[in-house]
Amino acid sequence: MILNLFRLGSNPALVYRLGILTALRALVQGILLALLIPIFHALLQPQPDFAAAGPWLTGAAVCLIIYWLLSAIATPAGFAASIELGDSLRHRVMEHVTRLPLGWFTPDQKARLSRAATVDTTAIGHLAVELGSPAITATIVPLSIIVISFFIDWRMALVFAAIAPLALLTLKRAGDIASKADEELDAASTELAGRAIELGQAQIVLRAAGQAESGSARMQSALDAHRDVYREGLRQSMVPDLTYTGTVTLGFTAILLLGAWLLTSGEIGLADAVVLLILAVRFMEPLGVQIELIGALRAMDNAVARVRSILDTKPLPEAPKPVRHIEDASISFEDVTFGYSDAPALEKVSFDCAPGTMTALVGPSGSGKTTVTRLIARFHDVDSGTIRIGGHDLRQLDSVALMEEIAIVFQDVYLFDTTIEENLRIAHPEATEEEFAAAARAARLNEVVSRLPHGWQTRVGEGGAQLSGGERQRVSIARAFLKQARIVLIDEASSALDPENERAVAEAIANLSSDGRRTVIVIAHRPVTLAAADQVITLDKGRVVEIGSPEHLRQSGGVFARLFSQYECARSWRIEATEGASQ
Ligand SMILES: Nc1ncnc2c1ncn2[C@@H]1O[C@H](COP(=O)(O)OP(=O)(O)OP(=O)(O)O)[C@@H](O)[C@H]1O
Repeated sequence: MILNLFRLGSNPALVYRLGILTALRALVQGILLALLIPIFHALLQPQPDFAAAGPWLTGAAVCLIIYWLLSAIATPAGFAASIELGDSLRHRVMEHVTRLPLGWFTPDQKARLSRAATVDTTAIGHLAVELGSPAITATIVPLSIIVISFFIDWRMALVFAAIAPLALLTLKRAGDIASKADEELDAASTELAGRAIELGQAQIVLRAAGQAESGSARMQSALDAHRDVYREGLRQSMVPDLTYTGTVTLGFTAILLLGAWLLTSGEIGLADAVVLLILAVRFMEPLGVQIELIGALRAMDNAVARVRSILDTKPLPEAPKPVRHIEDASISFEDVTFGYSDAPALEKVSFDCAPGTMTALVGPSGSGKTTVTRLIARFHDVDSGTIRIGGHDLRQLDSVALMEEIAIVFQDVYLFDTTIEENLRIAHPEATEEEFAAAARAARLNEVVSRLPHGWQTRVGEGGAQLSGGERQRVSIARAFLKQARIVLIDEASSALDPENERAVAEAIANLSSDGRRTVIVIAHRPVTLAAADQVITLDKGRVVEIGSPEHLRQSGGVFARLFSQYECARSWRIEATEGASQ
């Protein structure tokens, strides 16, 4: 466990320092116990010999002072180590994930990251100190007692020495069970957390469908599973816990019986018997603590493993001499094949996008449109084939230079819970007022802002909740304008927007490519966006099935023509519905 903590590599000097301080403190405790032998020998006689006890008592007093001093150093050092350990780990995790490919950030990984950065790192910092110190003491003190007891009676030392490995064996078994139970409880807790979030998010849908109870039923079954896992963990831990306590109690009884026999048979005197009694109590006390510590230590070990699994994830490989300057924003796919798992999401996909043009991606759900855009932003590396930007293999480009060239306008636009202005400026903090205003105009965001009571200073709420979907997209498009990236990847909102937002978003997307400075790839769902594209690529089951101008493909009567008329149909229904509602 301690080794795992070391392998985590987070400030090992701190852990060392605290470990050494704690070990020294435990050794001083051992010496104090050893001093009891001469002290009791001198004092526990019909005529106590204070002169003989004097130096030993002085030695014990010095030990007590050293013990106190070590505690005075170790306690604040422990607090500092706990905070520093958690904090440095948290920073390492956060720094590390900024180098991971964007494809790593799936909902599961985000949940893991959130847990690692909050609960796990704090628990590691806290537990390493809170549990590490007693664990070291609980190991060193019994070991010193075995050594000390040799000086009183070797048979007693043997009994002490026999108890320790037996206790450790049962302790290990208890630890293994605790570890497994903790893992299972962790999985059940994650499931429960997921169900709780789902229950909150799906309330409107469930109630509208009169299915509120079915949502509660899913939650209830997660609660039941959690309770069962917890109960099972406790049940399984009962046997090794009881075996451990039984071993320790039997050991204590054996020591008492042997001590009584040694005393009555005259093998040891009263002083040695009293010392042995004290040693026996001190021997059993930390062993009793171990069983309580082991579960928590194993839980910490699991937290360490979770944090390590994030830190061990490798960033995508960087070229030894990465290309930092990209001449033009052309994009080309050459025989690209890629799969998230065994089944390919894209197969032998080839196309070219000239700089300054707009390419619309269309195709049925699951055909691979989003995957194309993710691969351009190097969320993942291709399995085979090559993607080129400005003629350079994507893998040869410097990752920072690549991200500077790319703006992403996906459907799930994330806005920070701050003002609209700050949400926009994040794309280019040094932008001038003119650039800022031009970006807002081009994205038709200025119209949104002029209607808001606090204008640019309006707070958008958590995740942008105060804005409508279309308004959020306009903020996101304005970011793309402001960033002055030469490649813009857009996943047009597939959900229905009100006519005003729909027009504004379509116009903002058209504006992106109209000045010929940006290469735009848009996953298009609206006829107006499709009509504005220079070329359309139709995908089906991960393969390119059509490439051409929108006009040409409409006339050719293929997949695109079918999808186009579906989109038009859906749009006219929406307009009719809106007009009907407003009459
Ligand atoms: N993160 C992922 N992990 C595993 N498989 C994935 C992942 N993302 C997409 N896929 C799979 O890859 C294939 C292509 O998905 P992709 O999202 O690119 O399609 P799409 O055309 O954008 O679909 P939609 O229009 O529904 O968004 C699908 O079979 C999908 O299930």
